Amino acid sequence: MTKIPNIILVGPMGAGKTTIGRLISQSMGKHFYDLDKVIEDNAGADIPWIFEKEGEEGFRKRETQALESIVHSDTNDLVLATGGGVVMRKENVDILRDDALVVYLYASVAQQLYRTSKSTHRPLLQTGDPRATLKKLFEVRDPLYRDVATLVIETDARHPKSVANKVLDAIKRHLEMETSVS
Ligand SMILES: Nc1ncnc2c1ncn2[C@@H]1O[C@H](COP(=O)(O)OP(=O)(O)OP(=O)(O)O)[C@@H](O)[C@H]1O
Ligand SMILES: O=C(O)C1=C[C@@H](O)[C@@H](O)[C@H](O)C1
Ligand SMILES: [Mg+2]
Repeated sequence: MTKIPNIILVGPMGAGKTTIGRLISQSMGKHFYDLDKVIEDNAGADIPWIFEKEGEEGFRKRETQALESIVHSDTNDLVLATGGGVVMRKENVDILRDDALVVYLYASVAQQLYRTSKSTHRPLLQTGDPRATLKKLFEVRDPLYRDVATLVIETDARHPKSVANKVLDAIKRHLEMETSVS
């Protein structure tokens, strides 16, 4: 039987990486990690505090350290929900590509805005015009998500459970296809 690799979810803020990651880890019997949560636990402080005290650069350093430690400590047994900006550093992208199945959860800017509007936990969106910020980030990052991901799953107009099932089906089909050609 094919061993199911580590599953790593990428995508913009509000795509549902944390929500869907937790659901699919339960179905797959894998450990669930949320990169933002690991960064916060390691720092003993929340993301807004890290941005305020250390700037985005400080946060990105912590993000790379946390990513390295998670991926290298748990071989083939994890589902990892990343933060929206993980693709902004080449060294992170190299880690993501190393022996994991990367899934891009796509959400339109309108959905990203709707889903992130109830929280003040994302420092990059504490601007006068979060829609414009999300749009700008999306223009830069969408090609990077597509480049690193093997599977792309559309999440607009779908309930989280239905997105999770779609991700699980796509992973299953992908692994079956890989087995049949090897
Ligand atoms: N498919 C969906 N349909 C409707 N709401 C959703 C869906 N997926 C997630 N949500 C909701 O959107 C909000 C943001 O989801 P979540 O925190 O999982 O996003 P994220 O991709 O992890 O964002 P971030 O990059 O900021 O960590 C949550 O309130 C969640 O319940
Ligand atoms: O899109 C981003 O750059 C971010 C997304 C969040 O998940 C956090 O990682 C942080 O707020 C930065
Ligand atoms: Mg998240």
